[in-house]
Amino acid sequence: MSQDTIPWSREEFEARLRAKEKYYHIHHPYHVLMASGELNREQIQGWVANRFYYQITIPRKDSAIMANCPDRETRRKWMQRVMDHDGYGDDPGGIEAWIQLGIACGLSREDITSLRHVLPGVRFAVDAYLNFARTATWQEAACSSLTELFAPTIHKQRLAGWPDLYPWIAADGLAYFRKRVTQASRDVEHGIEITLDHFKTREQQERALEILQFKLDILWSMLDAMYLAYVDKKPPYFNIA
Ligand SMILES: O=C(O)c1cc(C(=O)O)c2c(n1)C(=O)C(=O)c1cc(C(=O)O)[nH]c1-2
Repeated sequence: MSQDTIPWSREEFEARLRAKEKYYHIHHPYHVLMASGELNREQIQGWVANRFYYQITIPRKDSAIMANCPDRETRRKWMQRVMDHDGYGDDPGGIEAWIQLGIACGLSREDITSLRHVLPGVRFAVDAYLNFARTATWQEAACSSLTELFAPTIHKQRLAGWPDLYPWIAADGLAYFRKRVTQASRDVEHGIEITLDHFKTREQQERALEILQFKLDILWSMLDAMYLAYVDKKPPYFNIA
């Protein structure tokens, strides 16, 4: 066997997945501005309104994964993700918490839920995630959720920074981020287990890295669209009279 066809050990494979952090959207210029307090009110509102489209797509994406998964034990665990976002019983869930974040930033519920601020580039990127989950195998789709490996850090960064950087945002609006720190860590334990168990050959392991990169591309492209619209002030058709 030549060197590049020998499968990586479980540890090496996991380390290579984790090394993808270097492409996480925490490093995108839009996010860097956000984390240093340099976004204005309209730019924060634009981000929250656009990200709402991601938030409402996540439980559809997770339901698509379950629809493709014949393994009951996996579905029993995966179901929690849908409930986290849609809510269950007395818990209004993450989508409602995101709306509360938007309201805390000065948007109305209707501004957010109408999707009128969602940029085409953000819509296309998010739709690509949903379409991937619908058509890929459930293990590949599970692997694509692994950007969540890097999410607790980004949520904690906002929780630590926003109260001082953006004092005009009501503090109770940040509840979504607080909840996600533990939810994302739990999700990722399951996602990584599926990935390490399923992608065994070197070719499959390399495929897993490509899938993770595809998901990183989605998150990065969403912020590219927002940067062009809200920082460069060149939203679609800006130059058309
Ligand atoms: O705010 C963020 O930066 C961020 C990133 C990600 C991610 O890395 O995909 C998720 C979330 N938040 C999030 O809140 C969330 O519920 C979530 C679910 C998933 C997924 O792929 O299943 N990613 C993310």
